[in-house]
Amino acid sequence: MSKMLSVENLSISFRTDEGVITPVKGVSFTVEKGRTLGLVGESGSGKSISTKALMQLLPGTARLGAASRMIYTAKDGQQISLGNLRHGSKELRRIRGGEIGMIFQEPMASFSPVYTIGNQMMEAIMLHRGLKKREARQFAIGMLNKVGISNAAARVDQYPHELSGGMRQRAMIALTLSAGPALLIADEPTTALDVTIQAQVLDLMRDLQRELGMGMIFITHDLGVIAQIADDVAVMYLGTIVERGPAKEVIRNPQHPYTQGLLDAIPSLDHLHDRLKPVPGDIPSPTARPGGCPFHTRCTQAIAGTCEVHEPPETSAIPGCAVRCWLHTSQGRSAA
Ligand SMILES: Nc1ncnc2c1ncn2[C@@H]1O[C@H](COP(=O)(O)OP(=O)(O)OP(=O)(O)O)[C@@H](O)[C@H]1O
Repeated sequence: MSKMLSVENLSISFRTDEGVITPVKGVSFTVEKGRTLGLVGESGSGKSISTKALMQLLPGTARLGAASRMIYTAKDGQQISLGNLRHGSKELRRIRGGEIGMIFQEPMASFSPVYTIGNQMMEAIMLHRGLKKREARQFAIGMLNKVGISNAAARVDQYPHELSGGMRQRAMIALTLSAGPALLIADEPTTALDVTIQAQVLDLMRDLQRELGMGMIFITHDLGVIAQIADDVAVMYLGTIVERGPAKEVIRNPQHPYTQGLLDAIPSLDHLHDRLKPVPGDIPSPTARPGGCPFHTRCTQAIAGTCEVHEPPETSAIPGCAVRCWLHTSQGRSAA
């Protein structure tokens, strides 16, 4: 396996009226070529801003910590430090779309309402694939076909608002893939869709990712979705990765009480009518980040005198997996 993205020690702070907050603190993860990393956690855990940082899409009030490193290996093998790219530079424009594509929950965030779908796709195709207008149009139609849009030759001349929600999401996937990215970031792309369409779009994304050999970061709050689409998973809580490893292993044998809570929140097929058991309590605000382990305020297994005082180190008991929890250290076990 070859590493296409390596994020090390990423911290993100914002200047706000209440002072400086740091909603992402020391996050590290890698994405392998041809594999999908699922980034999972409740709303506010810092999933979106961690990936927006890669594309320099954070607002001007944001600052990256001095030790943050985001190294991307481009298609030609060149290693690019994403944090050093200048705003408005030619290189950043090339990276956005042509190397790293992004799909959002709301397709209208990517589409302009005033141009046809075809025009927008053709622009990306001409810029990133160097095709002429006529070829670009054919390519766009082929891409719409690929994502399962029927009658693509007519749809290509429609405006985004003329498509249904599920169709628009497929068209956005086609638009993003038109630029030929090697790495795709999908930020809750199916959350706004109804359940049947959600499953179809997930299947489509998994098939396209495999067929095109792309790396993918898939952001979701739902571990059930991770089980369907991800090879690897990183579980985020209040700006920190609390557990990571191969998705199958983490789901089969979760080590962190937060991951266990997220898994308990998924209704099993045999018990679809049971009440969901969400992780009790609310995620604290980054302005009031608890000391020690950030999860200790909601953890039913917290060790008094340890978890609220000291931040746990990352340890690994299962090959390829890592967890940040005092329960998995000899020090924590003897204090329990
Ligand atoms: N522009 C901003 N200014 C100040 N703080 C911000 C800004 N954007 C995000 N944050 C802070 O970062 C936290 C994490 O935001 P982020 O959007 O990454 O969460 P998330 O895990 O993706 O949640 P969701 O699933 O709701 O998108 C927010 O709760 C907020 O405190």
